[in-house]
Amino acid sequence: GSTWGYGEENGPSLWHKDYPVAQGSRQSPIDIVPSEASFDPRLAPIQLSYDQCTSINISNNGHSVVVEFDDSDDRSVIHGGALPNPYRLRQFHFHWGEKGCHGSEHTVAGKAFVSELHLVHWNAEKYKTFGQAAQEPDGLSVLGIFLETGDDHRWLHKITDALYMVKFKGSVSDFKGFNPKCLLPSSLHFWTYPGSLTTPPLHESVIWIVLKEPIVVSEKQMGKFRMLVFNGEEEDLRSRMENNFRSPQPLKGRKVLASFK
Ligand SMILES: CN[C@@H]1CN(c2cccc(OC)c2)S(=O)(=O)c2sc(S(N)(=O)=O)cc21
Ligand SMILES: [Zn+2]
Repeated sequence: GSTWGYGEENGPSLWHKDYPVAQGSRQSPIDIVPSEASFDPRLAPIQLSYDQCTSINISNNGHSVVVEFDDSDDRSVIHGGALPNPYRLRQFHFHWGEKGCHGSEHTVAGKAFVSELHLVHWNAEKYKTFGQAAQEPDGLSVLGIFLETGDDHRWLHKITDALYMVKFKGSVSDFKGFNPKCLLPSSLHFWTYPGSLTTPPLHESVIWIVLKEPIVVSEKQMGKFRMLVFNGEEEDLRSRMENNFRSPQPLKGRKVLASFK
């Protein structure tokens, strides 16, 4: 089909036809091999100043469920790591598998997690708009957090309880007052490397920061993500939203840095 997706006809192995950068030199995700990452003592600790953050809405864009933020000023930013300056929070979304299977994008020494949360930030100090930043080599920074299954996550219900309102592609619902700080693990130890968007347009514009420690969510909570569908309400073909992940891409000589020994 004309638009990209995760199905047989329009999935990741075909994206290169419309987006040749899919075969570029800094594509994401990657398999992170801890023993080959270099500890860099110069990496500043990650700091998330999300306390004034303003979530606006939650929506289904036909690829994932997305929570968008007001990024008209520097109220919610990430800095530290290898970032040259603070980057503004724009949105967060998830990638996940089917029941009992894995669905993360990054893997750690070949191990995949049940899901992966991406907090997307952009370099508003250097670029005027998000769209412009998304095409520049230092334009975006995405914080990746792995999800593994176990007990209920005490705050994730704020998101999973809203998912029924955005079941279909194109649906949007108010979602104010959500601070994603509640989705962070206790340790902010991270790996960082230069990469890309993991979905078309696959721009090679992302400084990736992937946290080592996963957060724990329950299989029941993950099940609520799987009641979303890729299709719009008016479409006949119903397809459950799951396996919306790209697999690891070639490292092509890139170095992964670690903030911890
Ligand atoms: C559908 N793609 C997501 C939406 N975005 C998007 C939308 C329009 C244009 C554009 O580039 C010009 C980017 S985005 O930049 O917020 C991101 S980041 C990202 S991930 N998995 O690498 O973290 C997926 C998407
Ligand atoms: Zn993503």
